Amino acid sequence: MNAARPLRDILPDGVTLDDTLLDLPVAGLALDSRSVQPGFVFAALPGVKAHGRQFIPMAEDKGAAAILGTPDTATRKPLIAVEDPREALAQMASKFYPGQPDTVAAVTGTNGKSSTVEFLRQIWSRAGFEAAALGTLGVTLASGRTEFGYTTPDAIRLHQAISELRVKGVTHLAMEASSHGLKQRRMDGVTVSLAGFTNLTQDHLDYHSDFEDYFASKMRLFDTLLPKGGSAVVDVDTQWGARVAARAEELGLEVFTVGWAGRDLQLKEITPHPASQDIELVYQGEAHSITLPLIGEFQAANALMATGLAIRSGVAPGAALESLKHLTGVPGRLEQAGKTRQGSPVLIDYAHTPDGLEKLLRAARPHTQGRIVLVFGAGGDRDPTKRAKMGEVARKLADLSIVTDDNPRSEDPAKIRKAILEACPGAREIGDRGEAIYTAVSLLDAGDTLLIAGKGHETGQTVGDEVIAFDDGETARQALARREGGS
Ligand SMILES: CC(=O)N[C@H]1[C@@H](OP(=O)(O)OP(=O)(O)OC[C@H]2O[C@@H](n3ccc(=O)[nH]c3=O)[C@H](O)[C@@H]2O)O[C@H](CO)[C@@H](O)[C@@H]1O[C@H](C)C(=O)N[C@@H](C)C(=O)N[C@H](CCC(=O)O)C(=O)O
Ligand SMILES: Nc1ncnc2c1ncn2[C@@H]1O[C@H](COP(=O)(O)OP(=O)(O)OP(=O)(O)O)[C@@H](O)[C@H]1O
Ligand SMILES: N[C@H](CCC[C@H](N)C(=O)O)C(=O)O
Ligand SMILES: [Mg+2]
Repeated sequence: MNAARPLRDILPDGVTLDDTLLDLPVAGLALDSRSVQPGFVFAALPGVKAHGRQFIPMAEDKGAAAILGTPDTATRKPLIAVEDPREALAQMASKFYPGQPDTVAAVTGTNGKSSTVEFLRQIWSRAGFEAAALGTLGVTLASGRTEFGYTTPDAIRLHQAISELRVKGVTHLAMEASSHGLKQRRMDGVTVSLAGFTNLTQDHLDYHSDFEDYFASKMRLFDTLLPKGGSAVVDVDTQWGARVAARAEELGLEVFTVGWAGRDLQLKEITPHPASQDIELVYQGEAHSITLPLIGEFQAANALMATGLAIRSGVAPGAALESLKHLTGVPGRLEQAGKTRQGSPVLIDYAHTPDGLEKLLRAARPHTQGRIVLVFGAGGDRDPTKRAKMGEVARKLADLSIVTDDNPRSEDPAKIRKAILEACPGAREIGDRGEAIYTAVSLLDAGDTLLIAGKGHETGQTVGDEVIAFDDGETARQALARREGGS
């Protein structure tokens, strides 16, 4: 645990307190009453299911030194009264856990964030910087990876992690900014110097009231967190990207656009090969040809976004482009688990949205002489309106689909599968994910490709409150071994 700090050192900007309270020692911060320890400040935050206010008595009983909340908060302890407790908590966390890498690039968008931050980490490492990536995959350093289960963790865990990276000597951090994280102010207090926008398509409409709210949450990265003069790297191949770029110009940001419509880094041609793709691109009027050792147009888009961020952070353009030839794939993103004896690949991917699934199926098509076999499902307690849309994509673009379970959480998995199957009536239904994978592997003929989508790097299946150990890659390898061993 960190050493206690006087309250005066970590007060949010503009907050005044009675002089007698300024030296109150603060041993830690908590936004969940269950994590409060003696001497902690407990932040009472409004949530989706509850209001943290309800848990103030528990926090007090556990020895909270003070409560952070709105001015009307009732408490027996000293109150740090603020209008926006989430923003104040992020500021306090950044002061309690001081120190950040000098360069922080934050990437937002519906799909492609994890891939982009990992590619950027690799480009920076190659350029000689101590670099880290932080997001859905946890914290990735050259030495390895530790997970924390969120794309953008809460302000306390995030600032603690960032501060630890600084202590470890990390100078360059590429982090994911999820829409939940941005809306809930989890990363306010992070000194962002570069921001990236990949795309915006359907997801999370369970949490955001509508698309505009989803978009506005993403835009906080550009209009609130990135200071004027900071660099905004935007993929402008979608109408939302064009909107982000226009708004970023108005905000006085340094705008760098990438993609087929990119002004600064423009894709000209992509030629797919079995395990790579040749990319023709133009950077500031100069043509470059690069062989990217990864398949799928979406991976080229993410690699370009990472290149744009690297260039804007000061990496020499030639070096940034050169390092694309050496990129290694991201765990669980178009990752090959193995092949059948006849050469049919089994690929693990994290597509969990209609657009992700469409991009995945289109990426696999040029590499497939036979059929594309797809195993997928949709998460419980997540945007229910994406289920039928994912089914529709599978119906249109896969040759054989097996609908299975993907973290049903508190929902009835059969209902989730039904919603998908209504849009792809020809699909098979096998709820047990392991059985679905074994069946799919057994069905492969020469020339086919098997795509197992939705869980990527995940190592558990969440059913109710229980997380059952499960790994798509491992299961696929076992299924391949059984098939080839004839057992
Ligand atoms: C919808 C959502 O974002 N929920 C997150 C949010 O919960 P919430 O603020 O709505 O909390 P709540 O349950 O209503 O409770 C209100 C307050 O009371 C507190 N509480 C609650 C119970 C208690 O006993 N004591 C107590 O103090 C809670 O800590 C909270 O501060 O804040 C909690 C504390 O940090 C998170 O654990 C919780 O994540 C839930 C479990 C979750 O599933 N989140 C996912 C959707 C998420 O955040 N995903 C994004 C995006 C993923 C992506 O697209 O990449 C991510 O960044 O990971
Ligand atoms: N640029 C892109 N455009 C569309 N789909 C993409 C793109 N990049 C990745 N995908 C699809 O989305 C999946 C998830 O990719 P990635 O993990 O990089 O995204 P993410 O934004 O981090 O997702 P999450 O919101 O879960 O953190 C990939 O496995 C792929 O199927
Ligand atoms: N960050 C995304 C990941 C979804 C992955 C999929 N396996 C699921 O559980 O829906 C989310 O939490 O919505
Ligand atoms: Mg991610």
